Amino acid sequence: MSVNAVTLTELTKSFGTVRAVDGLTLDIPQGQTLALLGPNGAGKSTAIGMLLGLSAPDSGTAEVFGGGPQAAVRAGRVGAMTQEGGLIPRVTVRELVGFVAGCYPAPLPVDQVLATARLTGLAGRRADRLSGGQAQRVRFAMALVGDPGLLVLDEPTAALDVEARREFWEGMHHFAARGTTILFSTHYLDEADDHADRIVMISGGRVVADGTAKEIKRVTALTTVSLTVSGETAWLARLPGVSAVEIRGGRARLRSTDSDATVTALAEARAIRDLEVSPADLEDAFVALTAAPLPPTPETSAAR
Ligand SMILES: Nc1ncnc2c1ncn2[C@@H]1O[C@H](COP(=O)(O)OP(=O)(O)OP(=O)(O)O)[C@@H](O)[C@H]1O
Repeated sequence: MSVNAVTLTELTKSFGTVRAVDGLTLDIPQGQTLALLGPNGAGKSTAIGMLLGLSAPDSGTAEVFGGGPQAAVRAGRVGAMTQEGGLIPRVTVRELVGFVAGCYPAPLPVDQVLATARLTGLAGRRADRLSGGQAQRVRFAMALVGDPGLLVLDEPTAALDVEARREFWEGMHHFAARGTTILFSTHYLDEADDHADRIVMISGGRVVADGTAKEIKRVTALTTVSLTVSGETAWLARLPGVSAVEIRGGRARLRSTDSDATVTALAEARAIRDLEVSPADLEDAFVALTAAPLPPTPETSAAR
């Protein structure tokens, strides 16, 4: 069996009193595309910094291809796109990518990389005069030109509009077809769902769920029951099976772990209007896995 691309074991790091990463254990086999999904401050960038050897853990270990991260980076086996870093001024896109290629022992042909990153038409443009989405594709090209075995992308589409995100992922898919291991972090649930083989959700520096999008939805076994409502709505949170309620524009969306019981109770209350029952999307699963429990209702707190 081949060695894992990444092995994180009980990785922990604090900043003052903030425990940014808290006992994170994760294996990524070679060839997998994994999305690290989590809200702001979940610890994604801190974990990525340790796996790239940019910062040291307080305890635990990070291994890349069975050795230290810095050795793997020095050997040109890791390509990374972090959240920081401008592009060098006064050089063209082709010169910049070519310069980075020269730093690696066995780089990919620059023209091939420009095509993969959808940059062929921009090759002669100054790298410091590009739009946000174009500049992000240049960073992507710089990360992959060394032909890394592991590509690490920290929120690659943050601040990009829908079209720029689409173009970015097009390039990513083209590259992923080579069988490279890819780890990307994102806040966007749809990106994780669309582009990863496996999703690891983290919150508070810990893994809260790990699986395919389908598995995660099955584990949380949630259904969304929505209906038109008017008047007082607090009672909806007390219906059987309901774990969360959202009211928007006269519609209530109830997340339910037992939609049969929820719908039966709604029928008994003669409250069914424009009822829709649908499987939960990944966003619902994520909220259920990471959110604090609902505050107790008067009935449940009286029963305690
Ligand atoms: N250099 C630092 N000094 C102090 N606190 C830090 C530092 N870096 C991160 N933190 C804190 O550690 C926690 C985790 O931050 P981190 O940037 O790893 O999260 P993240 O999941 O990448 O968030 P985002 O999605 O917002 O980028 C946060 O509470 C953050 O404020």
